[in-house]
Amino acid sequence: MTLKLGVPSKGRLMEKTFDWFGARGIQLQRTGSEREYAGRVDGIANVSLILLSAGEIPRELAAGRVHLGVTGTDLVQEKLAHWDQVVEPLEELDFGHADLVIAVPKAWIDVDTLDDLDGAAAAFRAQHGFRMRIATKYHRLVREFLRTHGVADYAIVDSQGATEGTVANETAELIADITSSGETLRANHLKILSDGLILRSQATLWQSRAAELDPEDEKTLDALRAMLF
Ligand SMILES: Nc1ncnc2c1ncn2[C@@H]1O[C@H](COP(=O)(O)OP(=O)(O)OP(=O)(O)O)[C@@H](O)[C@H]1O
Ligand SMILES: O=P(O)(O)OC[C@H]1O[C@H](OP(=O)(O)OP(=O)(O)O)[C@H](O)[C@@H]1O
Repeated sequence: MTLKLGVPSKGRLMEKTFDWFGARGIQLQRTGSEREYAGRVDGIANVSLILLSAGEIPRELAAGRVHLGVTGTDLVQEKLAHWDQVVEPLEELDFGHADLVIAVPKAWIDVDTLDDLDGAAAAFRAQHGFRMRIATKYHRLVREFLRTHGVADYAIVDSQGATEGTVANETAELIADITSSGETLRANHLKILSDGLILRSQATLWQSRAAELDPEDEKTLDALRAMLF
């Protein structure tokens, strides 16, 4: 058997993951044509590279189809109920830093906290006859966070990208999304609630608790750990 390592197939996360492993003597690379999702691993035997969407890596880890995987804390906690029972964080990689936050229009000058939002939500429903809409792809994390903080009068609207644009487009009143430099929020005239930080995320190397390891895989994992940590 080979030890399967799931890595994001494109973009910043893929490049930084390749750099991180490369700095520790393990070369990961995409092979074949620019559009082919095939890869190879040099510097250690019996490890295979599985290129996947960052958002699918949590599910593959939980199902045991990859033994190790790199993806953000946000995606693991969003996609996996009881994530700590199915995956184990091995190492935070110190890149892919992003905060998952609740942001409202800057023009809402009386809304700066979750408490203010709760009040505004009740007033909004009374005035419009429907619940205030929050655009996000982080349904689970947003619901949990708002439940914990006593905000109930809202509806989630699914948004898988360009979430900050939904307010101007009038498909949502506020958003929950990740922010890094804050530029996208600023450009879309949104402000973060002062107590609206849901989660601090970064790219992390995870081990599946579900994937089976034969004795040879155990040896490969020991060799890998010795090189990485
Ligand atoms: N601007 C950013 N700065 C830092 N990290 C980010 C940024 N945007 C996204 N991330 C992180 O990168 C990871 C992947 O994000 P996202 O799901 O948006 O990627 P994607 O390229 O759209 O992936 P997919 O292939 O699943 O569509 C997440 O863990 C996220 O927190
Ligand atoms: O705070 P900033 O530095 O502006 O970064 C935050 C933005 O980066 C991500 O979007 P991405 O570019 O991955 O596109 P997406 O909207 O398709 O997810 C994220 O969804 C935010 O929109």
